[in-house]
Amino acid sequence: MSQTNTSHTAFPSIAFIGGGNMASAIMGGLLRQGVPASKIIVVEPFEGARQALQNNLGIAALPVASEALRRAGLVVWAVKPQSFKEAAAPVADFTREALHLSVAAGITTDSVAGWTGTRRIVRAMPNTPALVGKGMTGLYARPEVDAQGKALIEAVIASTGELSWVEKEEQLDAVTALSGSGPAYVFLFLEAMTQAGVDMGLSAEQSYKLAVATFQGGAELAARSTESAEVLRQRVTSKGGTTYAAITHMQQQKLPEHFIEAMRKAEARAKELAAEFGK
Ligand SMILES: NC(=O)C1=CN([C@@H]2O[C@H](COP(=O)(O)OP(=O)(O)OC[C@H]3O[C@@H](n4cnc5c(N)ncnc54)[C@H](OP(=O)(O)O)[C@@H]3O)[C@@H](O)[C@H]2O)C=CC1
Ligand SMILES: O=C(O)[C@@H]1CCC=N1
Repeated sequence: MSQTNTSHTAFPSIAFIGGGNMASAIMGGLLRQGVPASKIIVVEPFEGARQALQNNLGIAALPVASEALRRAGLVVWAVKPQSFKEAAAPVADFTREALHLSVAAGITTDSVAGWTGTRRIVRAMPNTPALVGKGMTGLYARPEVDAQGKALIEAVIASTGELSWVEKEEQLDAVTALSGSGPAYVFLFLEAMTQAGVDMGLSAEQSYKLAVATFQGGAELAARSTESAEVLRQRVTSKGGTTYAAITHMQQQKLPEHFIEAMRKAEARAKELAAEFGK
């Protein structure tokens, strides 16, 4: 991963198309980094979302595309894959000279190029921990994006956490299945672990606290350790002990295999989204 030299003073005006969850996470990161709210323009048709942007982030949003978009040097597409084509039609004429960054799952840069009339496109797959500066984003740049463009994208995304470039665009579907959707898997495990704690006599509050701290601690240990996850797991698993009982049951139930299968469903869905909504 290369480092960027782009400071926030060098940021162009940035237009967000769609002002929902993911756009807010990226805007929050930019503001934390010192980018002034006046450098950010948002197009967001839903009044509730526009109010939330104003109240929570101090960013004013337009209900529809307008000439104001012409001043954007970077356009961030943060609409659902299902709405992308429709959202692009009124925006494209104002933004042909800009660099484009799409976070939409599945939608290929060929589709985005067709809708926006430019090939200067980076496709990204962020995740919601971006809201607290702990995001992980996979990135793919078309060959038409130069080093300066990539540095700008890195500076924007670095404000939300870590990033990793992929060489082939289709690898972003794997990133989507892994780190894009991944926070939901973590939350599902948190729900199940909390429920189990409650069933065994702990309060819901205490059980949740233990579960969250266990994920944080486990992830931090893995991040700092030179050992593999398998070795770290074996260190917890005393022969004939409690962890052994739990892990053996999970393996007998083929939990790892089911988990891998589930992630392949997410990857397949990314490809379906491209086929259904990329035309
Ligand atoms: N949430 C996640 O964890 C992640 C999401 N993504 C991707 O980010 C994108 C956005 O997802 P997310 O932020 O969760 O979704 P949200 O629904 O929170 O945000 C999308 C926003 O776009 C608005 N919108 C709809 N149509 C238009 C339009 N024509 N012009 C401008 N804005 C429009 C929506 O308004 P309204 O509600 O009125 O329709 C909504 O506020 C998706 O493509 C998703 O694949 C990527 C990584 C992770
Ligand atoms: O579920 C989705 O389609 C989006 C993309 C990754 C996370 N949320």
